[in-house]
Amino acid sequence: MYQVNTMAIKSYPIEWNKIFGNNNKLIVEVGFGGGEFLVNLAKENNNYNYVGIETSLTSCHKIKKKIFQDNLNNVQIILEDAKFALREFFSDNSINKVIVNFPCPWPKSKHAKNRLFDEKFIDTLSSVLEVDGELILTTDIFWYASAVKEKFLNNRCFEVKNISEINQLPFKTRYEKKWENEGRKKYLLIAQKRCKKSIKRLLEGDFELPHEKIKKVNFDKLQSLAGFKKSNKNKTIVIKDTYTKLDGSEYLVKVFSEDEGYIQSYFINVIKMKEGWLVKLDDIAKAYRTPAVKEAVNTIAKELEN
Ligand SMILES: C[S@@+](CC[C@H](N)C(=O)[O-])C[C@H]1O[C@@H](n2cnc3c(N)ncnc32)[C@H](O)[C@@H]1O
Repeated sequence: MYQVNTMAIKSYPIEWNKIFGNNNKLIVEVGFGGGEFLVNLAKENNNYNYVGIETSLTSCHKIKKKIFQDNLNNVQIILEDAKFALREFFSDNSINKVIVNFPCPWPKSKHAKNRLFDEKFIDTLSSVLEVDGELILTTDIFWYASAVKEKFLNNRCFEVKNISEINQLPFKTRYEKKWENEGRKKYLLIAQKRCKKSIKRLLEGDFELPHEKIKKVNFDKLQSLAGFKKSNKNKTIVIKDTYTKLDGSEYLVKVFSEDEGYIQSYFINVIKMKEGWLVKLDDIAKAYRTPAVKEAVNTIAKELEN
């Protein structure tokens, strides 16, 4: 995570009141792009806390500058896929509003899997929003708003208001200006949460570094680990390569793993100890300790000991 004061994070979901140092209500913007909407909203309402989630590092750098220049202490930024971040970093019933302005509609059916609003994301919203909390979507594409509305109705946890045409947002976004220049209409969809729901999260809330102790290492297996693949319903593990320290006391295994569509890449260490070997997630690995990461450590340990 680029972002929040990580030293203050002791477990997941994050205790945002501790990060902000108050109990103000939480508003999240997903895909803030240029950051103008989030920054202006935060400037005008300092009795709310704001979290922006973006996958673009450039956008995160840009907004960080604005936050610094305006000396805002009620905004935090997360560089992450919102489908993962919203579910893993926010508790049940903790967010007052989630705002999504002009998301990419991914119109081609072969790209539909990239769309933000899928059943799982809406399920996440049904958990993390407060009861009566709102999802607010603006878009220039009517069919997209209709498709999202349908998904909220199918979820049964939301009261969905009619899609309405709007003139402009309180603070213009980059994409709003772009579509305005092309003369496009703008639509607003509001879904209000009406139930209480809890969802299963990948991160277990502990920070323990996944590790296994083994008595011996099968070096032939170690040399041929690259290309190893293991897959089951929710998890996939792929070993890309192995690297050796010259004196043979330590090995690095490069791993890609996937939990329910969330992909991470990291190293696992195999280190010679006084007695036996230690297999563990590399200290500097930024990987979240998801089930697939824990299974990768466990699998490598088992493979090498045989
Ligand atoms: C079309 S732009 C809109 C930007 C801004 N809201 C505006 O109105 O100008 C969509 C933004 O969403 C971000 N994005 C796309 N998928 C995302 C995801 N899964 N999680 C977080 N951000 C995402 C993109 O990086 C991009 O900045």
